[in-house]
Amino acid sequence: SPNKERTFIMIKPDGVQRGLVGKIVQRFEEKGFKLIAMKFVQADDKLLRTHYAALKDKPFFESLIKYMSSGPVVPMVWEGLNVIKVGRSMLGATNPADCIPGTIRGDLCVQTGRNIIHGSDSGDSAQKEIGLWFTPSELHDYTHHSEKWIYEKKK
Ligand SMILES: Nc1ncnc2c1ncn2[C@@H]1O[C@H](COP(=O)(O)OP(=O)(O)OP(=O)(O)O)[C@@H](O)[C@H]1O
Repeated sequence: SPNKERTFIMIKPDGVQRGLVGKIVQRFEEKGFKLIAMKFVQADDKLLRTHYAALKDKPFFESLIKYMSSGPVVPMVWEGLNVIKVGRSMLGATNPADCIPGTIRGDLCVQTGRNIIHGSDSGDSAQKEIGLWFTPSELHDYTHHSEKWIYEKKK
């Protein structure tokens, strides 16, 4: 079902250090998305370099790895209708200066190099990132009692 689309969202070390975990999780819960997996981990170097492999030739790559290693992160999987696209719009643009107020980055941070959160940008990257950060047994399926109020009943 289209409601079962999944995306990978991760609160970066500055989001954790600034005490924004609860607020960010709350935004996804309130929107109506379903939490499938979440953990609190210090990511190792190899995992981060794999996660950001597409950026390995960028001038900021090493500082990005250092930033992402500076403390624990909160990787999550969220499920719901159009969650990849909607998740990205909830995050706002990569550069917080380009984000409209009301987005997570637009409301809570100011700089690209400290932009507090990551979200998959496509179905392909969502699938790759979920597989990189979680084992299948860490992805939980359960009854989310609000769903019948979030989605119209199919005739
Ligand atoms: N010019 C830059 N200077 C410093 N850090 C940057 C710069 N551009 C990107 N980054 C960092 O690298 C991350 C990944 O960059 P990318 O271009 O893939 O943006 P994004 O897809 O919006 O971000 P994310 O993948 O974290 O959601 C950014 O979120 C940011 O933390």
